[in-house]
Amino acid sequence: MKLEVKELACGYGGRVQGVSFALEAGEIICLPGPNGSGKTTLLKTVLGLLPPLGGEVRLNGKRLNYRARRFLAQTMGYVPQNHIPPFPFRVLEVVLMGRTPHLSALASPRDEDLALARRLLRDLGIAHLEERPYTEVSGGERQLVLIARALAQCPRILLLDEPTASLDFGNQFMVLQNLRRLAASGLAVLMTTHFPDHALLYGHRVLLLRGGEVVGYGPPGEVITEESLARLYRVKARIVRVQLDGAGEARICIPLM
Ligand SMILES: Nc1ncnc2c1ncn2[C@@H]1O[C@H](COP(=O)(O)OP(=O)(O)OP(=O)(O)O)[C@@H](O)[C@H]1O
Repeated sequence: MKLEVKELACGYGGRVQGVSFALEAGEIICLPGPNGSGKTTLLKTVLGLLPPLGGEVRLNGKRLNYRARRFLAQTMGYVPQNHIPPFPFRVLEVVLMGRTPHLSALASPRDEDLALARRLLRDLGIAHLEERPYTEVSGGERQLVLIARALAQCPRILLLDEPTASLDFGNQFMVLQNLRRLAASGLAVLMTTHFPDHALLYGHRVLLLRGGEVVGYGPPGEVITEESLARLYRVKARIVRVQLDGAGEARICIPLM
């Protein structure tokens, strides 16, 4: 499985230009960038929710056919940044909606669909919310429900828009560890993030966007540097290496006052 984005132009008034990258099974690509740099626009265009203005998106070498909605829904999952719940569906029902592309028209979810939805709720630590109306859970809990719904699709590619933005410290780590585990079993992940540390710790590659243009693409340690953080966010930061007990070393980013 390989998703290739070539010279993509998109957005409102063509703000996003010349974006190229390739995402393969098993990889996590992190997409940091300042507010308004075009991250959500890029994800929505790759998903076919916004029309591309130029360039192309290829899956396994073939141009992606955005009219094949069922195939797309079986292949690509999406966790949006904001979701305004229209109806007070139960949390379990929202997760089961992720099974729709795998069911025939008008069919009800089967026992195995229910078992999968419940397992995902357990994996994400929100099994106790199963019966709660989706409109009456917290922002972070809703984010976890949306992740469960996207995973219920059993996609081969998962696009997430700031998946850890509303999560507490423990749940951020839990979600990122889950994504790492899923990637290790073959899922391809593209996620936007406002946390350079998350890109340093979890990304196989990083795509940096600024003002709709790619200003860096490659291994996290090469792309996320003190210089690029200063250029991108106008923040002086130090990147330090931390020795992990028996698990090599990690780099983290500390803003300087
Ligand atoms: N519906 C819209 N209509 C017109 N312009 C829009 C719309 N949505 C976003 N934009 C503009 O497109 C540009 C990119 O927005 P986008 O949401 O992709 O940024 P982002 O990098 O995801 O930002 P953030 O980090 O704040 O979520 C911004 O200048 C934004 O104002």
